[in-house]
Amino acid sequence: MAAEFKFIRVIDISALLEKWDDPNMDQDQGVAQVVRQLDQACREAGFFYVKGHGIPDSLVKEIRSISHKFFDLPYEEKVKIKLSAATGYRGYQHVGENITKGIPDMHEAIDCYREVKHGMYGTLGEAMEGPNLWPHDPPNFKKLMEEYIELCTDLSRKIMRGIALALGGSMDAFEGNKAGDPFWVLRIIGYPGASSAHHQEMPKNDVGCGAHTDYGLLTLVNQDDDITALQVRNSNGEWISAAPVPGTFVCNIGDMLKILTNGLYESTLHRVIVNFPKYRVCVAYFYEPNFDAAIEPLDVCVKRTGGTRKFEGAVYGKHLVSKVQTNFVE
Ligand SMILES: N=C(N)NCCCC[C@H](N)C(=O)O
Ligand SMILES: O=C(O)CCC(=O)C(=O)O
Ligand SMILES: [Fe+2]
Repeated sequence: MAAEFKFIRVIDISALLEKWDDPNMDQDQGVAQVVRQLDQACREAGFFYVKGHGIPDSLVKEIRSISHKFFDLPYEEKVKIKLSAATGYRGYQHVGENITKGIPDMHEAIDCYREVKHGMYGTLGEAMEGPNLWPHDPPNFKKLMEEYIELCTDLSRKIMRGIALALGGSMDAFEGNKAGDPFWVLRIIGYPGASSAHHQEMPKNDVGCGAHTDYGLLTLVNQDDDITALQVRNSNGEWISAAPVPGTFVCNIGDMLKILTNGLYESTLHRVIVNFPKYRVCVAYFYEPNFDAAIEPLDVCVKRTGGTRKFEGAVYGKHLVSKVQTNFVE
């Protein structure tokens, strides 16, 4: 259970990024400090902000502004790239189509995943097969998002190295058959403002996204910088706001990292509340294990948590497919 934290720490990871590929990085003072801060934040909250992440601010902002432009288009235009089981759960979903714990979420979104070629993961992968569906309007959307995905993948791999060191094991604990070929997800999400009139036909509530945990390893949240809507639950059951901090990403831990760490780190419950009149955009990048990765507690973490394995193993792709198949109404 996440501790009784009252705020979410900001961690400057520039020292880690400078040395991430140095085999002696663990002996560097700057790296050691980042690693300590990551460990503390992962234990107490499962959430932290990263600054000094190296992704140009201009791109981070452009990603949000082009997303606003897409969501501003009429429904007929957006639904041209409609998500369904037949598209491998890739594409556009309208407000209220995504369901969390039985309640429709008041958001619309485009979901994209690392591509799965036919037969690549056998029957397990079939549900996710297909190319991503990109809108033609705004022009440049696909190119910009793909550039962003590449930078987020690089950045996440480096942060995961820091987390590997924090756990006291080998620095490449999350590479190779664990997450050497990460099955990333990008969700481009739009939350209509609380009083918005253009979805009158929808069931109305203030749940932008219901309480959930993320599925994989690490999430990078790029949110509009003028609205506070994301909330994180502490062990006391209080909801702590993850207010936007310009120049940072909100980072959080997913279910697979909880298993790998034998519960030393937890995937913390969070939700999005819509109580502001303005439209909000969030682009969430999820760094996940290999689709076919067998995930189980790392030996070093079992030792550190009393010697008993607390979780059954999981296959990441199975976990993901079970989630996406229950996320949408028919
Ligand atoms: N790929 C990730 N992590 N997506 C998070 C979406 C959370 C809401 C979803 N309806 C659910 O209930 O999980
Ligand atoms: O909108 C946000 O700030 C977070 C969205 C989220 O938690 C998710 O998509 O998993
Ligand atoms: Fe989430």
